[in-house]
Amino acid sequence: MFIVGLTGGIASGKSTVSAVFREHRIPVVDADVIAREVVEPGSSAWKKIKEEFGDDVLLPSGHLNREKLGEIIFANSDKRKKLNEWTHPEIHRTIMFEVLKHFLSGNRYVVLDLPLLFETGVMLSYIHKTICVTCTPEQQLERLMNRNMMSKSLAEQRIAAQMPLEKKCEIAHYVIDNTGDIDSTRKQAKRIVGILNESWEHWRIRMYIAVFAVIVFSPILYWYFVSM
Ligand SMILES: CC(C)(COP(=O)(O)OP(=O)(O)OC[C@H]1O[C@@H](n2cnc3c(N)ncnc32)[C@H](O)[C@@H]1O)[C@@H](O)C(=O)NCCC(=O)NCCS
Ligand SMILES: Nc1ncnc2c1ncn2[C@@H]1O[C@H](COP(=O)(O)OP(=O)(O)OP(=O)(O)O)[C@@H](O)[C@H]1O
Repeated sequence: MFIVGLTGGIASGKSTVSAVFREHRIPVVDADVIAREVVEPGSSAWKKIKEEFGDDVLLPSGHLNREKLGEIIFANSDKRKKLNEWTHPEIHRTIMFEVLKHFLSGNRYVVLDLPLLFETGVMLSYIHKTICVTCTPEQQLERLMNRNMMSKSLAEQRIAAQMPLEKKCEIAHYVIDNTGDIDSTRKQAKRIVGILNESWEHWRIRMYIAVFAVIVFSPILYWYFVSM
């Protein structure tokens, strides 16, 4: 599989970019969606959360009160670490399973929308290219506050819980500048889709050559060593 990691900071514009990949029929696996699935009532992560934080972080339906849990874990790095330990292994397993499903249904190219790609580093060894979506710290704060209807202090806490956006963009192969309007971001995303399509074609040809070489040379090597 040719795997692309899409990352950035909270509310930096990843969903705006992933929409462009989807429009090009490139499947996107969204870690935030999976993160919601692994804390469904009854799951092992849900049981640990209930045990540690009590019924205060549950809604009457038994589902997580995400706002409440968010307030707790973004204000306390030890508690956040615990939550990460309970949820991340299952999130990463599910992502790998989703990638496998795409592979089995004939897709050889997939995008992983992973906010914490560089923080955890877990998926990096499977990823061929990385993209970071960036904006200014002021825009990030304002967009997060507006989108989540969140106070300034809570939004600042969430941003501080992640690796600085600037640092992520230094590490990534490609950077999408989301400081302008959405149209400008979409144009950059389309250009990167084109570049990645070329990368993917080259990678695919190299894979075919490697498979061909193994098929052709294995019997020759086998014959050579057996007849020695
Ligand atoms: C604390 C929770 C319940 C808050 O839920 P809420 O609906 O308010 O936020 P949501 O899940 O939509 O996340 C929004 C963004 O917050 C950031 N974020 C979420 N969890 C974390 C974390 N543990 N550390 C740093 N940033 C995080 C990401 O940028 C994410 O895109 C939830 O974020 C959670 O369960 N987090 C732990 C799992 C996780 O790390 N998810 C991130 C993707 S792998
Ligand atoms: N260029 C832009 N100009 C104005 N608003 C924008 C721009 N890009 C994104 N936004 C808005 O900022 C908010 C965050 O964008 P988006 O949801 O794409 O970020 P994200 O990185 O996917 O966030 P998260 O990972 O936290 O879910 C949204 O409300 C979106 O409409």
